[in-house]
Amino acid sequence: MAPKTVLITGCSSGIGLALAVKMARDKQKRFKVIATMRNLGKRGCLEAAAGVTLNKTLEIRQLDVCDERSIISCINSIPNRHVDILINNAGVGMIGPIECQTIEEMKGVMETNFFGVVRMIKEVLPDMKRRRSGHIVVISSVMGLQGIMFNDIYTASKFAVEGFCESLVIQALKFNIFVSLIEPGPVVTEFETKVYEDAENADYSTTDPETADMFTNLYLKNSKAIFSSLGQTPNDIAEHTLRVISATKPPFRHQTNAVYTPMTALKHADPTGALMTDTFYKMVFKYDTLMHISLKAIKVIRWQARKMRQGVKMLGFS
Ligand SMILES: NC(=O)C1=CN([C@@H]2O[C@H](COP(=O)(O)OP(=O)(O)OC[C@H]3O[C@@H](n4cnc5c(N)ncnc54)[C@H](OP(=O)(O)O)[C@@H]3O)[C@@H](O)[C@H]2O)C=CC1
Ligand SMILES: CC1=C(/C=C/C(C)=C/C=C/C(C)=C/C=O)C(C)(C)CCC1
Repeated sequence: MAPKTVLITGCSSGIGLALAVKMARDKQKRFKVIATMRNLGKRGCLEAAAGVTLNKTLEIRQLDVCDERSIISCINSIPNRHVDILINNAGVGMIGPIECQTIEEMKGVMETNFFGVVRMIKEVLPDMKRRRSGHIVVISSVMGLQGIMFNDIYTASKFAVEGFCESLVIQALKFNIFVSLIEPGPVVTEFETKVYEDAENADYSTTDPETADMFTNLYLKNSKAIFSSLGQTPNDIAEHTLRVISATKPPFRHQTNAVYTPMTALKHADPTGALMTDTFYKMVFKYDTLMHISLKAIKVIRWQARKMRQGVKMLGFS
């Protein structure tokens, strides 16, 4: 069978980079990967990770999801504009009190995370419909299902993506086009570094001292602990995504971190929202210390499990 053409956005780092390389290295050579990034000056890491697959099963092209012309020119450069699988991965984070964020900055997040996805899908959908085949994958987030404090705009952008795809999926199915949302919890990538860097440079004088203190001493502290104990790797997300792509009947939604599933189920268990708000309120303001102890315990258990797996590998049992 001819390899499927896969176009991935945002491949200069993190999940996009890991996914592009994993697919390009597929043992059965099922994919031809068009790994795109907005700034080709950042191609070094991807080139190094791609190794021998570079310019064989993996090609690097310029594409900015906020620039329609760059999208059109990239798609037009593909023979017959034939994209079998589109993976919308490019995205940016934003954390902090909304009083400290400008409307322009908020629009920037929506431009990339929501309209970026819309622009990409608008460009490939007519060709996929004509061919009556295709798969559109979106790297959404658990925050596409559940809001997390101080992530108001980022959460809104991922909710927008989820609503858009939930509406599109039925029409697309009639054309034999699958739509899949991948919903990771925290993943250790530059995403985390960038949001913390922005948080460090932000001006908190535009909010009240209580909110500023809540953000820095409650949210940031907990968020860092959560990333270091529950955070997945870009490779974990690439593996999950590959499983979704390889399925005969790909799921519409796929969460990558089972720890977050109960958290996203709270609102469905109680449509008034009381169960969800009470649980989060208590987790943040009442059981903060307990949560910290549990996170530390999880970190130790995961570290021990990793060591054991390494030991088993070294002894040649796997
Ligand atoms: N890390 C996490 O905890 C989680 C991340 N996600 C989602 O995963 C996706 C990938 O993020 P992740 O790998 O973690 O983060 P990274 O910051 O490592 O990667 C983000 C990628 O998106 C690119 N990008 C940003 N803006 C644009 C644009 N306008 N056009 C094209 N590319 C752009 C970045 O390029 P450049 O280098 O030029 O900035 C970079 O390649 C995002 O959609 C994010 O929302 C979901 C759940 C959790
Ligand atoms: C679960 C939880 C928290 C934080 C979760 C975080 C930080 C999740 C990050 C997810 C990411 C980064 C998704 C990206 O798309 C709080 C509010 C600290 C306390 C209450 C419970």
